[in-house]
Amino acid sequence: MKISDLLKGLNDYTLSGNDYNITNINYNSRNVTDNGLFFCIEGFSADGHTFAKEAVQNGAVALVVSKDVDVDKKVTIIKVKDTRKAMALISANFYGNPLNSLKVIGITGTNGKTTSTFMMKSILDAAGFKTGLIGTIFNVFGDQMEVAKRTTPESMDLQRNFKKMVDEGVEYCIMEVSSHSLELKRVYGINFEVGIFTNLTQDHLDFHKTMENYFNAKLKLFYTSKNAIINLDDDYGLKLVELINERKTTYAIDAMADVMAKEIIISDEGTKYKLYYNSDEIDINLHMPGKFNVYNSLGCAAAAISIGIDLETIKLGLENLKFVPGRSEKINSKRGFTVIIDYAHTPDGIENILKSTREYTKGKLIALFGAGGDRDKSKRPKMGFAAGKIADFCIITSDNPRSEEPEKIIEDIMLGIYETGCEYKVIVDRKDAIKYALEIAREGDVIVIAGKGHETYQILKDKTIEFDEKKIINELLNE
Ligand SMILES: CC(=O)N[C@H]1[C@@H](OP(=O)(O)OP(=O)(O)OC[C@H]2O[C@@H](n3ccc(=O)[nH]c3=O)[C@H](O)[C@@H]2O)O[C@H](CO)[C@@H](O)[C@@H]1O[C@H](C)C(=O)N[C@@H](C)C(=O)N[C@H](CCC(=O)O)C(=O)O
Ligand SMILES: Nc1ncnc2c1ncn2[C@@H]1O[C@H](COP(=O)(O)OP(=O)(O)OP(=O)(O)O)[C@@H](O)[C@H]1O
Ligand SMILES: N[C@H](CCC[C@H](N)C(=O)O)C(=O)O
Ligand SMILES: [Mg+2]
Repeated sequence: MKISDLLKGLNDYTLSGNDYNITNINYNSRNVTDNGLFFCIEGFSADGHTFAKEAVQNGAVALVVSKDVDVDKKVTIIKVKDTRKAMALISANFYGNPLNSLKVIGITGTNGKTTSTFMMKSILDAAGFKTGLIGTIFNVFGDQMEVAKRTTPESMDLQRNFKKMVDEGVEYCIMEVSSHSLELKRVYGINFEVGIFTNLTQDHLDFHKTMENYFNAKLKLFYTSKNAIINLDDDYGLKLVELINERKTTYAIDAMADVMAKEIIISDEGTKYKLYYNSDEIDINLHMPGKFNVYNSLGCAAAAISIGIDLETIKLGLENLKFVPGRSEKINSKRGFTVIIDYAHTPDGIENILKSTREYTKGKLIALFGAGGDRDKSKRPKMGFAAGKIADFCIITSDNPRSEEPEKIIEDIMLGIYETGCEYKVIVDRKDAIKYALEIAREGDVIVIAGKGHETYQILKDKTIEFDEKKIINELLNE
């Protein structure tokens, strides 16, 4: 594609050089090939401008920059203020503007995005649409799928994924929109058919610094959504509803909202409730336990209603979904206790999964978790406090320590545990910790193993090792 065609819709740029025909675009110099265009991104750990020469050596004939670079005069230079924004727009052009023929439903919030995308997909599938999915666990392109590297991909990768979906005949893409992606313009230029807000509680303050910044990042999704779906039982949902002028549909259990749930019954098998919308009502039987899953399903029901799907189909879609990998996943032991694998990795997530499990725990409730390294440090004692308040016994271990000392992360969590006076044991090695939990559990007990859910690896300082929690638990239970 000609450079002039790639730049359509882009404002505020200066151009010097030939109108080359571009065959590949990239933001990583190492992946550029002949006749390529390279985006120089000023990042957090590196500055893409320093790789301009390498990109040219690898075949780049055009560079998108925000500052001057010293390269061969034959290279076309497109200078912009913000190379991340430019990358989003140029990528859409390069992949043939796939969103002209694909509708996108974006889901944001601290917790519940992955779960909600699965629920939303199931409803749209039940309504007969061909669907695609982008999120933490995997990306689905109609009948194909791939394991995901990130919750919300870089804009260029995202546009390529949209193109794949269009090629597969997908009509609706349901995607998780992380706060990082909103802040780093990975979703810049996308007009969402529907935006769903699940909730906002503490996470990612390493990146956003304050809850206000975190909220403002999330808010961006709703300025570009045709329909905004808002949880009115969440404090930030109440703020959001005041700020948004687009079409809104609200949902809640406690507050008065457009879509509501009443008569909620939670068991270890799932959750039953009555969904109310206008003068209609319908019984819903979710296969996933927890009040938070009632919220996730209400958000999706409200979104489905906003695009004209009827309540019977919504019920069918929600009830078709049997489970989400690594979210409230249950393993029964022959010794009469239950193990729950869950992805809770925030104070609110931990509180929710433990509260909901408490409702059906006959014996002791044992919580096993750690916290990710190189992530929000201030959430760690709060996670400890949340768990210590609810569980009968806590086992504190490692999550993905990344570049940090595992013992240091555990110390941070312990500050919260001490405050609660809950009984605990620290076992740094996660597999040993799981083994210990299975040894001490008795009939009627429930062990909640939180934080890593579907992940099949553990990121240590010097290496990433295979760590498939479900496999490990099953092996230990059969030993
Ligand atoms: C904070 C953040 O999101 N950072 C991401 C971002 O980094 P960055 O823009 O700062 O890039 P950088 O690594 O400094 O490099 C700058 C540029 O130089 C380029 N480069 C670098 C080396 C080289 O040899 N050649 C070269 O061209 C890089 O490709 C990049 O374009 O862009 C990089 C390239 O795409 C990502 O790898 C990196 O994700 C890091 C690893 C990350 O962990 N991100 C997490 C926090 C994240 O995004 N999480 C959210 C989920 C949150 C949730 O679910 O709640 C997500 O959406 O996944
Ligand atoms: N609506 C909710 N409110 C609070 N906690 C929830 C909610 N839904 C799920 N959770 C808890 O949070 C965990 C993560 O859920 P899920 O993976 O759906 O969230 P996510 O927003 O996609 O997370 P991530 O930001 O890591 O992608 C679950 O395992 C559960 O413990
Ligand atoms: N999307 C979240 C996932 C956290 C999962 C947990 N296992 C960890 O590694 O901290 C993050 O990147 O912060
Ligand atoms: Mg997710």
